Amino acid sequence: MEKQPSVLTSLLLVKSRLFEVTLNRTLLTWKEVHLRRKKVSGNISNRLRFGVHSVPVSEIIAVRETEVDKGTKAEGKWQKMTHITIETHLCAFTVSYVEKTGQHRWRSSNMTFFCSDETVCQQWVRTLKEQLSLLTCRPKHLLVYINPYGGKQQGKQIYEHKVAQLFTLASISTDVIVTEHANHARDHLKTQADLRKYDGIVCVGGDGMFSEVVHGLIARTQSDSGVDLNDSQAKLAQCNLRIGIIPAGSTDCICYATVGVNDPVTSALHIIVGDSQPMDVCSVHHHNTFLKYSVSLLGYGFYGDVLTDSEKNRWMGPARYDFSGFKTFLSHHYYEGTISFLPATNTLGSPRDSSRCRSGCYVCQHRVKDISPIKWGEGGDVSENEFEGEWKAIKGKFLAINAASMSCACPRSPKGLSPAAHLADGTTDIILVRKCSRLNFLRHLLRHTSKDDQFDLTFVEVYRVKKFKFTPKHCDSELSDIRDVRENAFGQICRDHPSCDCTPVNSNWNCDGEILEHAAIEVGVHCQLIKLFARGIEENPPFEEDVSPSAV
Ligand SMILES: CCCCCCCCCCCCC/C=C/[C@@H](O)[C@H](COP(=O)(O)O)NC(=O)CCCCCCCCCCCCCCC
Ligand SMILES: Nc1ncnc2c1ncn2[C@@H]1O[C@H](COP(=O)(O)OP(=O)(O)O)[C@@H](O)[C@H]1O
Ligand SMILES: [Ca+2]
Repeated sequence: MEKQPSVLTSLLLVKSRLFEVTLNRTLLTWKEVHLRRKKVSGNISNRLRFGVHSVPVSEIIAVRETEVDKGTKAEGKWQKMTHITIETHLCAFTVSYVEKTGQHRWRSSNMTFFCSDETVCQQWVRTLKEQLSLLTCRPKHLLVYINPYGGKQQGKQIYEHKVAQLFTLASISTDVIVTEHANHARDHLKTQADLRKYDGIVCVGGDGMFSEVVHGLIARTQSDSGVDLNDSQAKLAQCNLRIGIIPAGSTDCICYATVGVNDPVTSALHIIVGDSQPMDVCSVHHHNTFLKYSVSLLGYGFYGDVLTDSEKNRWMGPARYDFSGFKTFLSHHYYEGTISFLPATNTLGSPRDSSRCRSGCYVCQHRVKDISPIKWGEGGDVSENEFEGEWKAIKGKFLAINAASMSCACPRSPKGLSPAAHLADGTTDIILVRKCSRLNFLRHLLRHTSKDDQFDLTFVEVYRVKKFKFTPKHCDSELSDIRDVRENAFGQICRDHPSCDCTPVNSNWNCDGEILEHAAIEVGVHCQLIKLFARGIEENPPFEEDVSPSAV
């Protein structure tokens, strides 16, 4: 690699040891220098170099001058090391930078450099600050929404104790809103927030809170651009403000799948360095009425039933999903319907690939062009569309129908529902789990937690698609008739009646952790509609290659 010309080079003390410190356009490097016993001080050719550390300028958080008490050990050490006997008044500056500590986790580290000359010290601080000011991708003003009731109800504490001081250190100003009710953040973004003031939005909470922010931001962007949300064929306007997620929820799958870990400090640092990760968004319509957007999982059957049941047990916190997961597994309901979809043809990836969507993903960068205007396949079976390709339809009895627009990796399943799905390729993976025995379904579930392929089972199919629609066997009008009969017979709806063994005919869609009110839906993927303060999962974090904190 070509060596970059240095902007600054000085001999400075770090922890009472002498270092040659160099700054070029991209890297800050400090190399330990051991002086030979009898030598001419300051002569570079007489030095032996040992440990070398480097930090990309893009991962420096802040730089500041540091007070040094007169007559410190460092001063004496400086004189001893350099054999400079003139009176020295050490001054110092501290660089805060990102340290990668393994498993995708980032921490803020400080390094203090001592100089014998005040002008040198000031020159370093000034030059580093100038370099940082050139990084225009970094946010300066953020709008922060905190859900105080998400996950283990720690959102406020997590923000105050782990994140706020990092934003202050990085000179980021914030307007913080602690939400007072569900949809507070969504509605504030939709109609009230003065978005021109901000370089990004931060949500502190889980996937549900992120979903609120996504809905508010997309709605606002479309209303500013005059796009009708109810028009399922409309091309949506891209949202320019990036969204940061400080994980404080129950599943945290969006954070986990875009950063590699659900850790508040790591996420705060990705926001500070101004990372950007585009993401696909699915729009969900019922006939020509807009219902919701989804960025992670649209799940009917198993995951819909888990969510419906878990809402009653919110007090359990994240454990509610395991409890309801167990109950739903035992209930073993299947649902009938037809899923029609438009397979993704011009894409580079497939859901059975062994490669994964990682930072700088080639598949996402060479994605199929956007799909608008969306045209829905007519009828239940196969129909032709000369521009888009051929719609396929599959009718059957399903334990689960899942559409994963990204891997949906989370701490419960580190490889996710669709391990080879991509964050920003304009497609979603439909996973069909047909009616099978409890034991087989358990085998499929267990494979989410092991290395075994969860799709390599006769009752599981997976398709990468650009759009799809689902038609339940029993439509809504039919259901209201059934409901009337049951209400008359039992005085309440059957599915809420524990002693009644009638099984519900339809499930609910779990849309990123929200229950949809319709079973019949049409879904289209909008390629790279939003952007996150993230960079995708890094393939080989430097720590795992043993060169961090950038020890070269
Ligand atoms: C037997 C072990 C099976 C482990 C299977 C784990 C698969 C987990 C895949 C999770 C995909 C998550 C997709 C993300 C969804 C979130 O948007 C959404 C909202 O999140 P939020 O509350 O943070 O706002 N989260 C969810 O809908 C939660 C889904 C979690 C489902 C967990 C299911 C656990 C199943 C346990 C079955 C136990 C069977 C035991 C039989 C003896
Ligand atoms: N102040 C509030 N009071 C009650 N609910 C809220 C509040 N703020 C946000 N919510 C809602 O709480 C739900 C769950 O939030 P989330 O942060 O995703 O936590 P979890 O991961 O535990 O589900 C979201 O649907 C969101 O709309
Ligand atoms: Ca995708």
